[in-house]
Amino acid sequence: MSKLRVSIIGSGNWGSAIAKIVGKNVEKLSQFENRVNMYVYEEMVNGKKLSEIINETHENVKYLPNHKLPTTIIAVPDLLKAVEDADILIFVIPHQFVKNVGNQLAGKIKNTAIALSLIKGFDIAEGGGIELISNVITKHLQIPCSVLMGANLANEVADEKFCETTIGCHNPKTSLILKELIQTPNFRVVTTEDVETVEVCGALKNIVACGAGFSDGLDLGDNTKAAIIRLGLMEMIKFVEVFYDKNHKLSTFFESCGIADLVTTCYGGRNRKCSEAFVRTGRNFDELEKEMLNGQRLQGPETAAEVYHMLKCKNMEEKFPLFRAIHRICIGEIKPKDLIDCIRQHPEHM
Ligand SMILES: NC(=O)c1ccc[n+]([C@@H]2O[C@H](COP(=O)([O-])OP(=O)(O)OC[C@H]3O[C@@H](n4cnc5c(N)ncnc54)[C@H](O)[C@@H]3O)[C@@H](O)[C@H]2O)c1
Ligand SMILES: O=P(O)(O)OC[C@H](O)CO
Repeated sequence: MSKLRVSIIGSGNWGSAIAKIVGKNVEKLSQFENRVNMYVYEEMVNGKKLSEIINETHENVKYLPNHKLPTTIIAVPDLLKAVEDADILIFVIPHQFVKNVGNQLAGKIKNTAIALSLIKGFDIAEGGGIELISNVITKHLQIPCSVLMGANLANEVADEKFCETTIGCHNPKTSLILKELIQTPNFRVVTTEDVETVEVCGALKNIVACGAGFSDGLDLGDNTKAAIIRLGLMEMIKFVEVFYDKNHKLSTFFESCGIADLVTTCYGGRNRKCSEAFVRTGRNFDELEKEMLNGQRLQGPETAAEVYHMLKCKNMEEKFPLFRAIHRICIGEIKPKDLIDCIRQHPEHM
């Protein structure tokens, strides 16, 4: 049987951390080719192309400094070359860029290939509303797309600290291949067929992380932050119940993609950090993202806006007061200090 060729599309903080894992696993596992192309959105770093730096030093000095990538990982700045003959495509770019990448790849991928999305966020659907990123990938590439979401701060994963993750996949055979490719002794994979719930959790938790950051910026303490996390979880569950798979499993929210990701993101994530700074400095998210993240991207405020507009169109905003308040704070419509008044009469308390 011929070996499976893996390509990684994306080389940011998470893209590089997952490349470290995948690059090491393909060295050991005979079913995969011993070379993994990693698409790098080209940029100059200290006067040199980032892709060249990665290939010479085996380090992504901008997005994952101080970690050596295995020599099986090859940085490729040409998207189409990066995915040539790929059997497994791992998508790990910020959600803002998915449609553009999908358009470039349409018609260029083997019809037997499979995709795995590590992207946390939604896309805007034609005619308004939101669309799952996995659907966008499937629509453009005409191949099935599984998802991987979990409590996975990239720097900690790259440090090989123990954590878990969740793969959502409809096909048990594919699930096994993906698990083999991704799992390590310190990165433990649980698989489930409840795919939509896994993906929606990954997107919505970024909104809640903004709420946690606002709470930190207001010095509201641990109890309030815990209440925001809990109400966030309840709104996530309701969101899936109302808009997605009626056969979803409540137990999926207790996997790494659910409660665990909420906890880690509300304590250690970039959305939390920038949202705290938003309150303390009074500056807007665009400025804070540029200043604090060195090219990394925030998902929370944009996802909050997309979800809010969808809820408003469906006349459902009152059922999701936390999501609504977070969006309104992000765009400056209400003050951060109004957050608590917005959730005091939460449907969960009625
Ligand atoms: N960083 C984490 O800890 C983490 C963990 C789990 C999941 N995620 C998710 O992974 C996804 C990717 O995040 P990340 O942390 O790897 O990225 P990042 O925020 O670290 O980096 C931004 C990336 O976007 C690239 N980029 C900039 N402009 C682009 C364009 N026009 N087209 C394509 N790419 C462009 C940059 O080169 C860079 O690689 C996100 O959905 C994020 O939510 C991140
Ligand atoms: O840094 P954040 O807020 O984008 O969160 C990172 C990961 O999604 C945590 O699992």
